[in-house]
Order: sequence, then C-alpha cells, then structure tokens
Amino acid sequence: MAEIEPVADKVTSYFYALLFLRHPDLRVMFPAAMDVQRDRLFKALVTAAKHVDDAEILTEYLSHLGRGHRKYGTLAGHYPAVGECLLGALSRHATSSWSAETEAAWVRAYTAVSQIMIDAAAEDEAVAPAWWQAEVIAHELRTPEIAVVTVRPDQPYPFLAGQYTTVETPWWPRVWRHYSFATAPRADGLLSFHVKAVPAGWVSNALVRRARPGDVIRLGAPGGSMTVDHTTRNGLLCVGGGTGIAPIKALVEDVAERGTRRPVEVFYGARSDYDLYDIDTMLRLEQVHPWLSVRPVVATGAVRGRPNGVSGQLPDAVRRYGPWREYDAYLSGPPGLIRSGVDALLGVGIPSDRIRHDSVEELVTTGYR
Ligand SMILES: NC(=O)C1=CN([C@@H]2O[C@H](COP(=O)(O)OP(=O)(O)OC[C@H]3O[C@@H](n4cnc5c(N)ncnc54)[C@H](O)[C@@H]3O)[C@@H](O)[C@H]2O)C=CC1
Repeated sequence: MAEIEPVADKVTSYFYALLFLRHPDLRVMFPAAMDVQRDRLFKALVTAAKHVDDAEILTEYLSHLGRGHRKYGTLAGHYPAVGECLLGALSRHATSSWSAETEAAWVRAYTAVSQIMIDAAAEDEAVAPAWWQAEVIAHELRTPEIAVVTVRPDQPYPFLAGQYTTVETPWWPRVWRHYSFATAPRADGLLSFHVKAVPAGWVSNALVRRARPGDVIRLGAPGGSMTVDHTTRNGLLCVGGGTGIAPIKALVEDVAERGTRRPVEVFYGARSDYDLYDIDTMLRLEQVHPWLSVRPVVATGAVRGRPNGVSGQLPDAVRRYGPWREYDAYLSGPPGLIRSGVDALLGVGIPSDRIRHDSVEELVTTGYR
C-alpha cells in the first residue's frame, strides 16, 4: 500500500481503463463522471488494509460494502473481472515491491474480500430489496440553498434514528450520495432529509432546485452506527453543525419515543444566525421535552432573540459547559467539525468508545454533494 498510496489517482484511473476496455458491458453500471468513484475505490482499499488485523471490523465493513453494491446491480460473477483488473493496475504501479509473492498475497486478499462481499449480498437478498423507490411528497425550501425533502418509499424501509442512506436522483443516474434521516422512524413510513445545495454538487443541487412532489428517487440500504445506545441511562451530548443537525433531531425523537427522560443537550452550530435553518423545530422540541436543552452556536455575529445563544466555534462552546463525564457524545456535520469535535470531547473526559459519529473518510469521499 505504501508504494500505491502516492500514485492512487494513477492506479485507480488505470484500473477503470482496464476494466472498461476488457469488459465494456460493465461501463453502464458506473456514473458518467468517475471522479468520486475513483476516490471511493481507493478509500475502500485503504480502509480494508487498515483493518486487516481486526477480522470483526473488517468483516462488518466488507459486508456493508457488499450489501451496498446490490443497488449498482453488482453480481457475484463481476468480482473475478474486477480482481484481474485490480491486479493489473497494482502490478503496473507497484513496480519495486511487486513479486510472485506479493501477487499471491493480493490474490488471497482479494479472494477473501470478494467472498465476504458476495456472501453478505446473497444473505441480504433474502431479506431486503437491492434499492427502494421513493416518491417526493413534500419539498420545503428553508433557505435558497437548503431544502427539507420528504419521500414515501414504495415498500417498508426499516432503519434506526441517526442512520443515513444513499440517494440517486432521476437526473443523474448511478450518482449516489449519502443523506442522514432527519427523523426517527415514523408510523406513516415517510422519510425526510435536509439537503444543502453545494457548489458543483450534482445530487444536492438536483434535490434542492429540481425535485418536486411526484418525482421518484432511489434509496440504497440504511447504514451508520451513530445510533442511540439504549442500554445506558447516560445523558446525550449532541453536537450538530449545519445540516448535520438532521440526524441529531432524529436522535432526540428516538429518546422521546423511549420515554426514558435522559438529559439531552444539543449544541446546534451554524456559520451565522441566518444559517440556523432548523432552529424553530429544535426549540419546539425543547418546549415539549423538559429533559432537552438546545443551544444555538454561531461562528460569526450573534444569535438574535435567543438568550442562550453562543458566539464562537462549536467545540469551544461544548468545552465552556458541562461537566460531560456522565454523557455519551454524538457528533454530526462537516469532516473538520467531527475531527476537532472529537478532540474537544476527549479533552472534556468522554472516552472514545462513548463518542459516536459517521466515518470521516465516508463523509469526505461520498459526501453530500
Ligand atoms: N451524519 C453526519 O455526520 C452528517 C454530516 N453532514 C455534513 O455536514 C456538512 C454540512 O455542511 P454545512 O451546512 O455547509 O456546514 P457549515 O460549513 O455551514 O458548518 C456548520 C457548522 O460546523 C462548524 N464547522 C465547520 N468546520 C469546522 C471545523 N473545522 N472545526 C470546527 N467547527 C467547524 C461551523 O462553524 C458551523 O458551526 C456537510 O459537510 C455534510 O456532509 C450533514 C448531515 C449529516
């Protein structure tokens, strides 16, 4: 991996060129623009290599990957073709470390990896569809860039509060992006997402500016482990930045449904007062739940009309309050916030096994664009 990492771009470009030259029929399974796809392949290789000594984490990661590949139409028969081209690309770029021995090691590793993915996909086939179709039934613009999109899946969609899914729009086939569910599972089966149109974001711009009630999108399977630990009575310290408030709101609803009245402290951060697009919903929840406290935090300017508003960065705001030793922490938002937030939470005495957030690598490569 050390020899491959600095030339990752070349390796993945070469790999896809080989794959499409040798197997042109597979090209239709991939999006028109391959930039994000290329990053994804390499991130998957790095993640697998990173956990190579921890069979449990590796199997969980690969199983999730295998199940996730069902929505692309991936079949067991595709894996050998991919494996051959991967070896072709690696052997061409890892020239100084390549030998019969390394080749045999890669073949063994790839065979094991693909078997776990194939088995997980086959198991999943018996219990869940490869994807869900979902009709947009409401589209509410909260700011010119942020929409709350509510959809009705064509069949029951089981998930846990705090999880995310992948979304494909009809306008950009085979381009999938992650979005967290903005509510806990609802009795009416509806799902909603907070989407911010980001520059050059294919899916996010389509969802904010084009999608209207009646349009049909596709959803992949749910994922993510930022879910409430119901085995403890610890309080929840929730830090949500920007649209990262969406899964935090879902967690609050989950605690409310359980009726356990654990203290929940939400720090809701935005660049400015104007960007606190969901503050009214959060404050309404605070009014009905005595165990919930919501503190808006803005990076610039002041929070108007909210006496408990804080000016500054989210991690600093969290440090200013507390103590947090009796709390589990949940972090959601931009990758930079997750990184500095984890440091702040460790610093205030919350051990790492009680800090939950989505994978920063996933947020970076498969972001919300
Ligand atoms: N499950 C998750 O973790 C979710 C993550 N997201 C991510 O959240 C982001 C939302 O984007 P925007 O609304 O434009 O957010 P934004 O850029 O407006 O930032 C939101 C908040 O995070 C703070 N922040 C940003 N970078 C920081 C850093 N390096 N250190 C400390 N604080 C920082 C800002 O000061 C602000 O308070 C996207 O990157 C999206 O991918 C969105 C939904 C769910």
